[in-house]
Amino acid sequence: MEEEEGGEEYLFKVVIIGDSAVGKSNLLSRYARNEFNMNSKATIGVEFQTQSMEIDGKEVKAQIWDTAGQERFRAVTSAYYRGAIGAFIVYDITRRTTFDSVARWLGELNNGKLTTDRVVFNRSWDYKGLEWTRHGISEQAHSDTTIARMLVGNKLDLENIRAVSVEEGKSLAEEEGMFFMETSALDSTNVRTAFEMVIKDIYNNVSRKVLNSDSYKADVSLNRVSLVNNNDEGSKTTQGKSACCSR
Ligand SMILES: Nc1nc2c(ncn2[C@@H]2O[C@H](COP(=O)(O)OP(=O)(O)OP(=O)(O)O)[C@@H](O)[C@H]2O)c(=O)[nH]1
Repeated sequence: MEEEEGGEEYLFKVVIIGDSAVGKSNLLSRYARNEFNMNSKATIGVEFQTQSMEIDGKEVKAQIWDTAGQERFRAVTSAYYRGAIGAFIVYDITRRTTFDSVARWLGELNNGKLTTDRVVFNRSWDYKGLEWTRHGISEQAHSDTTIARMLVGNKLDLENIRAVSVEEGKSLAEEEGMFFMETSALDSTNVRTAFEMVIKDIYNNVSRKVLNSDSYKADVSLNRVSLVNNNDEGSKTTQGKSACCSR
């Protein structure tokens, strides 16, 4: 693939999932706008923010999708996993039920349910107006097993009423081959670190592979490299690492 002068750009779609009220929207608003809302309303459907960072002199954009945790909105939001190359699975360290749900959220990422949703999505929706379709991502199917994943225990500022230990979070992440981090959207602890770790990991994997593989689609006409995960090989690199925990 040829790189046009000064124009290489990467666009990754990343999703944030987890039970309702674990702090997904606030993690994103803290990262993207340094904002926190104590009275934030439940997300309906999906929202996304695009964040840019420079890695190796390249502009790397992460389009981060915040999906609703509430069951009643899930039929809509599951379609939005399509094209994702990274995922944050968030629980609330003060509510054990949200930790127990992690397995279910992982199941959604792993069991191919999304493939079915994508077909429905393609038939019933027209997203031509959205930016990511212009980058060609909508045309790409992907294998969900290749997604770079981080398990996030949020609300670390409420440690005094913690219901899930650090060790439990770490060990689940290790079992599943995910990164692990505890965060606080309220006081900002580890929020930037968590997002940047996943984005850098995706970039490292993709930039190593993109020159040698058909797995990633280059849209050279737009002077961009738009990347989606499209085979199973990535799982070896993104899911095989040991869990990472920092406080
Ligand atoms: N103490 C504390 N509260 C938080 C933190 N993050 C979010 N909250 C609060 O938790 C509640 C839910 O936060 P949201 O960000 O809306 O949660 P969500 O996961 O996006 O919820 P859904 O949209 O329903 O899926 C709000 O009252 C937030 O202010 C945190 O790190 N610490």
